[in-house]
Amino acid sequence: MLTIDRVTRRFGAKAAVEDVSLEVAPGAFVGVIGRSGAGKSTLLRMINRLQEPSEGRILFEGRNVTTLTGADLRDWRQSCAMIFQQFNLVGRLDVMTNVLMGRLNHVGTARALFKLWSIDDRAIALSALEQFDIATLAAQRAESLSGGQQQRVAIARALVQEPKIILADEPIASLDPRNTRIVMDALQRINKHYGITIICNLHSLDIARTYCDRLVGMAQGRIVFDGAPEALTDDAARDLYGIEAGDVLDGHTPVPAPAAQMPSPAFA
Ligand SMILES: Nc1ncnc2c1ncn2[C@@H]1O[C@H](COP(=O)(O)OP(=O)(O)OP(=O)(O)O)[C@@H](O)[C@H]1O
Repeated sequence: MLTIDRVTRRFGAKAAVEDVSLEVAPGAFVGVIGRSGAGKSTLLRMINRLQEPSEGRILFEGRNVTTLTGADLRDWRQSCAMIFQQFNLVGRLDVMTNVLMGRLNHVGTARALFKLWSIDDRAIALSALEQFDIATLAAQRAESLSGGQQQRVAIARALVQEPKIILADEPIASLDPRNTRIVMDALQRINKHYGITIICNLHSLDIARTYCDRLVGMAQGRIVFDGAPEALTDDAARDLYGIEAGDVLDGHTPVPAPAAQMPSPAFA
């Protein structure tokens, strides 16, 4: 269980996140929604300590992760992998090496520096790439891939970390509708297949409703909705998105149903 306990983050006088409390059960797929500036990224970044809370605590399985330092903090960051809007791959390195970076904590920096990846690590990385249909790209430079392919590499890298939680910060914001679906399907598959908890910031309400089993709505740093997607009425969504409601509610393109197939059990 991940517990966010009365967490506030201020930047100067302004609270980006204010007195937020949240419990996330193992295996949940939570969509954090809300208009731009609502505090979604700050909330996610505090969970893996890319931002420090000004007040409050974050606990995972009863352990306070807000006070971790050194090796303990590295271990925590390994257990909660982060996926970013801009993929954060090393563009000039090949896809395989980018995915192997997710094994860093398992193999140690010295071995990684000299590219002394074990056969097992390589097999795990290749299996992750296979799951997302990009194994044939393993030898290509990451920067030569399309946005959707790069995000799948980033998801593969997150998966080989063997995390308990994946924090995805607007993972589809720079993708076209087809790649949006491919990337969300990939996240859904690892959630269902491995039981990895996913907390995903999403601007698109349609996508959030389609893929998440729980929605957390934020406005001005506070949680203003927390429930099943079906419980979020269009009126409540209008309140949540304010002047951006037209973008997410009117004239939207319906999202196709997620792909149902499960991945091959190659990665264990
Ligand atoms: N490092 C920072 N320094 C100063 N203000 C910040 C910083 N990071 C975030 N903020 C402010 O905190 C508020 C919440 O930002 P945050 O990025 O968390 O919102 P968001 O809901 O993720 O928005 P978006 O969808 O546009 O990324 C905004 O007003 C933002 O300007």
